Amino acid sequence: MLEIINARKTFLPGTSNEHVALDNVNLSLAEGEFVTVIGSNGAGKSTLFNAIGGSFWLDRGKILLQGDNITYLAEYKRASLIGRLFQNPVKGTAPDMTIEENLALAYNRKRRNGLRMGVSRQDAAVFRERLALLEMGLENRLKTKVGLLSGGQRQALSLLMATIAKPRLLLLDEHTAALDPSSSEKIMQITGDIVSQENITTMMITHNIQSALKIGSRTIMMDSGKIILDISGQERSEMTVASLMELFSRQGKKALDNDRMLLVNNQ
Ligand SMILES: Nc1ncnc2c1ncn2[C@@H]1O[C@H](COP(=O)(O)OP(=O)(O)OP(=O)(O)O)[C@@H](O)[C@H]1O
Repeated sequence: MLEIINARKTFLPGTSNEHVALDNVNLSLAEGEFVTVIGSNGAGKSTLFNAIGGSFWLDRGKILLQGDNITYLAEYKRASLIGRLFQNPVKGTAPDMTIEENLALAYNRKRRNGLRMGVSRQDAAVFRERLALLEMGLENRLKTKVGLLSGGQRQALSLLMATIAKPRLLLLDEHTAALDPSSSEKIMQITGDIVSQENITTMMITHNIQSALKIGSRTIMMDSGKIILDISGQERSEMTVASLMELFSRQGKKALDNDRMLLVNNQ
């Protein structure tokens, strides 16, 4: 359903700071697949997401989403096909609008009456039902301004907004990294629940190797703009953090130079 073919992206070409951030990347995802993405700092993980999300165009290569060639589709048009979450919970929500207004914006994105004002009773009932699944009491706070919510609550709401009008693809870019450990665990659990209930094809960047191997069905590892490891099935279920790190140093011919990743695994 997602096909990335020979994708290449060079930043600052022709300068002394020229950097190949995506180096002939090929990736094929099946419908409903949940892929975790790991790799050291500067490996090209966010660049891959930015390429899929349309923050820039590739120098070379193609991106197909459910058979549609989106390689040169404008970013705002891709936004209605691709749900995206970032590390900062503030990014996905409008603080001066209420919970129900935020959800209405996301819910109506795909409908013809896109920017209709106000929230119908019918929609509010849907929102209440979805919010209840988060088990954060937000279903009773539809009129609360989002700016008043905690980081974890806000990220849970962002997740709901990104998935409520079922996207073709969900991109999660370290979406729990800025949260405290218990909120992070909660958001990770909600992510797994929503993704499997709605069968949403998902890619998730994480620096936590343990959760990378636990959540989802496949793990890819990037290094220097390339995918250097792609594991699923039995190979993945038998993989430990230690063996993955060893594989990384063998594949990348260097030790894992990622402080955050090491920190997470020392916990
Ligand atoms: N807009 C840009 N202009 C110039 N260089 C960039 C730009 N975006 C990314 N890069 C460079 O491309 C490389 C890959 O960056 P990217 O953000 O994709 O890494 P990452 O794997 O997401 O790393 P991290 O885990 O640290 O977030 C880095 O060397 C980065 O400095």
